[in-house]
Amino acid sequence: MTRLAFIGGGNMARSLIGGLLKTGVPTGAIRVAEPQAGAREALGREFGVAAYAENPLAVADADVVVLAVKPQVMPAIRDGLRDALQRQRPLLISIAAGVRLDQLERWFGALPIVRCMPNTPALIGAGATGLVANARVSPPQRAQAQHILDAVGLTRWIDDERLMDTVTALSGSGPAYFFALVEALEDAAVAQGLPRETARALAVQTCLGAGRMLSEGGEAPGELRRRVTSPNGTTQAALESFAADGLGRIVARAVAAAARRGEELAAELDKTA
Ligand SMILES: NC(=O)C1=CN([C@@H]2O[C@H](COP(=O)(O)OP(=O)(O)OC[C@H]3O[C@@H](n4cnc5c(N)ncnc54)[C@H](O)[C@@H]3O)[C@@H](O)[C@H]2O)C=CC1
Ligand SMILES: O=C(O)[C@@H]1CCC=N1
Repeated sequence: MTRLAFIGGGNMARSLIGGLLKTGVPTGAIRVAEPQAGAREALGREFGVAAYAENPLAVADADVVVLAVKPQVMPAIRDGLRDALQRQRPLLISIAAGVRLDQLERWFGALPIVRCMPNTPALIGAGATGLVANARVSPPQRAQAQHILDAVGLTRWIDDERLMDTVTALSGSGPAYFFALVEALEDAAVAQGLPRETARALAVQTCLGAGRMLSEGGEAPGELRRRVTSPNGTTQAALESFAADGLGRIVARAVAAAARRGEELAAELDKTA
């Protein structure tokens, strides 16, 4: 049994823990370090996992340690964790946006480290994760990291670490883009007079249906789009409006802003290191 420790028991740790438990990982295999008493209590109540106030207590005996704190919290945890990690020498997995492998090595010492970027749909087993490993990660540890993230969705190894900020901007933040689009669709339909409950139900089911066609049908997004778009019909009118407003440019700028923010997060941490 692989023993897992999570440092930080917030949104993402909960998504990963929930997904892992659904795949049959026993509750006894997971420990979480979380400073907030209310959050610790909720972790025990909802997932049945052991939660500790002190980070080193969660790390004792762990084969894999997942750093699931905000990037800005890294400076606060590194001194307290370094010795415990060096004693235990687990596989270290970081999910923090922006934080680079060389920074993690500098803070926590020479360890096998996988930097990855999952997303919140991991909670329902529909996550998407990009991973990159440092040179100390052995082939079995690489498989171990992939196994953990495979348990909560799709995984892809990324060869060039610089592209992890792109992965973050695409699939890490991506669920929020689709949620925002559903919110906007719902509001637009309500503005035209549809009851909100009906608007939300139709928008959500449309998102689900489109997502399932994309993932299950094997057809390219462009082909699926063309099949909805009758010549001179309603969809064409909407897509022409999107194009006139520069949808492609709007999305490209947003993804660039997210990737840039990832780089900035790392640079801000370099200043505090
Ligand atoms: N939310 C998302 O969709 C995604 C987030 N991430 C990354 O995951 C990481 C965590 O993000 P969230 O779960 O959204 O944040 P969160 O704020 O929900 O969770 C972080 C947890 O860390 C705890 N914490 C604070 N100080 C601590 C300390 N000194 N020691 C141990 N735990 C401490 C907090 O109490 C909190 O429960 C971030 O680095 C983020 O970049 C990655 C992929 C997706
Ligand atoms: O917004 C963030 O910084 C994190 C990383 C990806 C999703 N949430």
